[in-house]
Amino acid sequence: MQAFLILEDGNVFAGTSIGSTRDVISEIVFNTSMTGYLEILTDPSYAGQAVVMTYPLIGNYGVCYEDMESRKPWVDGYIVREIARRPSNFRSEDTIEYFLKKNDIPGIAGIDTRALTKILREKGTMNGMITCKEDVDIEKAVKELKAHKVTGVVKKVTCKEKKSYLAKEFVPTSADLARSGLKVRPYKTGHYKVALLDYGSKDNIKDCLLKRGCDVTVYPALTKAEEIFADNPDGIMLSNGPGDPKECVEVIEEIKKMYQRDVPIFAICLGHQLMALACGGDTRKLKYGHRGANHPVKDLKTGRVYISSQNHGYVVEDGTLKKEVAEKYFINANDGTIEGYHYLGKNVFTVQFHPEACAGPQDSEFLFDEFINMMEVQVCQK
Ligand SMILES: NC(=O)CC[C@H](N)C(=O)O
Repeated sequence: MQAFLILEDGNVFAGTSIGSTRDVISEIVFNTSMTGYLEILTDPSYAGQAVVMTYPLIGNYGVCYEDMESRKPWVDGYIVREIARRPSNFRSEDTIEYFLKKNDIPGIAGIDTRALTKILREKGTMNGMITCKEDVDIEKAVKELKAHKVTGVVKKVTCKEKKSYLAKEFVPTSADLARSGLKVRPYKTGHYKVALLDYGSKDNIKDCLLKRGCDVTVYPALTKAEEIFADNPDGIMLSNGPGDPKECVEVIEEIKKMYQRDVPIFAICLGHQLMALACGGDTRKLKYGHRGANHPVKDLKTGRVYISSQNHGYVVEDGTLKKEVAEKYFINANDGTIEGYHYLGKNVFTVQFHPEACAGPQDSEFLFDEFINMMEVQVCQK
């Protein structure tokens, strides 16, 4: 069946429908990862967005369910050049096309994703509609697209109840073993208790802590700081998540209270942006975001560059956090934007990129060890 992608600027791409045939309006973003399509589809940070994959062939190693980064796919839509009809991989359980259909996600294949990405790079991220209808009134659709706004996505993706996971019960999947193998740290199991705030957390954040011997309790995004402190955690993790950070007003208020206490905090992506907002900083939207698995980030203390996995449309605006509050930890080596902060006089550090990878390189997974060292020092000082 034919499908169309109509962009806010009036451009129309014709292709073939994959997945659900229902209409969808969404923000259109592109991801340059060459692999890891299932991790991308199931990353809750994509809620409210339809993803264009720039790599031309998607689905060639099938769907390996243990690679999912959350319980279901969250993208609004999926846009590819070519979808592999017959995957080849001993771990594969389904095709991507079947996975999209089963989860009611509309998609479009067979379009020139290079031309589409060029438009998004030149004009910036914009809204689009995926539809199978041939008789759509383009002018009317463009008006609707211009008015569309992504809202309320953190509330949509966060867990409904708190849930605890014990390090001693952690069973690595074959993917975990392939990823980390012998690198799993020999920490005493259950040594530290970490509170993980789920703003749309990828599973590998929890797993990176569990496999390092931390017990992890995952809390819904709107949990009050007092409730978390009542459980007496040794450290707090603020997760990644979808949408505009400035929309998370109630969450920011709770983070302010967490920051006041002496508990070590490590924050990733949305968590990093929310911590900056809680401490008086500001965020802004990037023209077309950073989404891919090879973004270079530079550690400003050592000068060392790590290749990181990224997925964000917003950044903390340089110079908005006071010098006495936070010091830049990482910057993006491509465009110089902020990629991390150390908060001065606090056991708090945050990163804009994804040290948990999945998909992408594990260069920066050591940051979880840095967080554990912080908890170790804090516990020894008590
Ligand atoms: N992966 C994330 O946490 C993304 C953070 C935020 N929603 C952004 O797009 O910038």
